[in-house]
Amino acid sequence: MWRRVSSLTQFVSPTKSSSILNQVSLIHVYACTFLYGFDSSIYIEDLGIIHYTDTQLAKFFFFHVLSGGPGSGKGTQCEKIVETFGFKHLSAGDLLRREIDSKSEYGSMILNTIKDGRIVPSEVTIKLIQKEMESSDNKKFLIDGFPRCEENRVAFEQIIGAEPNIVLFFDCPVEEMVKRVLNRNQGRVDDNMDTIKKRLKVFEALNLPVVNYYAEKGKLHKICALGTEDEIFEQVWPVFAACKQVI
Ligand SMILES: Nc1ncnc2c1ncn2[C@@H]1O[C@H](COP(=O)(O)OP(=O)(O)O)[C@@H](O)[C@H]1O
Ligand SMILES: Nc1ccn([C@@H]2O[C@H](COP(=O)(O)OP(=O)(O)O)[C@@H](O)[C@H]2O)c(=O)n1
Ligand SMILES: [Mg+2]
Repeated sequence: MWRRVSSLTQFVSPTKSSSILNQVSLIHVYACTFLYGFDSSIYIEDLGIIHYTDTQLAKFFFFHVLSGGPGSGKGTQCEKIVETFGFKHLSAGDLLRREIDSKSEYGSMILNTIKDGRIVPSEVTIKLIQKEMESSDNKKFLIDGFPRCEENRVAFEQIIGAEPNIVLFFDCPVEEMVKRVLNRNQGRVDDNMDTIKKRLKVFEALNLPVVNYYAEKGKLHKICALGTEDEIFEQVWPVFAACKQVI
């Protein structure tokens, strides 16, 4: 069934999007929300160029979020998901590290925040994620390590205008996370005992409300993150396989 949308203004804020391309991109975000929230499909008459069925629309914009403590295996499982299901992987931490390397205006603030195990202001991280989403040909996104707190979550919804379709939470014992991070060997400034202690405190204080929020919405899939990488992927695979017909 088609849902008719008489005006674009209820979907696209002019301050957020000046070009038609940007508008189209934002519409996909909103349309996605409609697809899963209220209606089965959307017809946008103002532009006269978008006319999607459910499946086409879902192909255009669909995203999952992976959350879990430091070292719980998010990045590792993302690689497997990308290989098997063809998502575009967006790691918030990688985007922030790339921003440090590019010596941008926020670089030193981001570096100090990461070294100290704190969370970078949401607008900065969301801007990086948004840029990647808008410039990607692949509209199936895996967002890894975001949102890390309620403020991240609320700001993302306000700026992007949509919620993830599915959220995976990697549940891992603290000792295992510490062991993995200290053995990670990727030369990261935050992979040391001092920072990991701070990161775990931040995680314990801020993660639960986010997880509870998605659980109440029926979007949360808890994954036991103990075991081999393949054993963990055996739990992850069915979540993605179940929605394969729309992605
Ligand atoms: N199931 C697992 N068992 C043991 N080590 C793992 C497992 N999954 C990932 N690792 C290793 O643990 C470290 C942290 O994994 P990573 O995927 O970077 O976690 P995160 O992105 O959640 O911080 C990496 O060195 C990775 O190779
Ligand atoms: N949403 C996010 C994600 C990461 N970060 C920062 O980036 C650091 C590394 O994040 P990450 O996702 O790469 O870390 P792992 O969980 O992969 O170990 C975090 O400890 C935060 O300092 C953030 O501020 N906000
Ligand atoms: Mg990671």
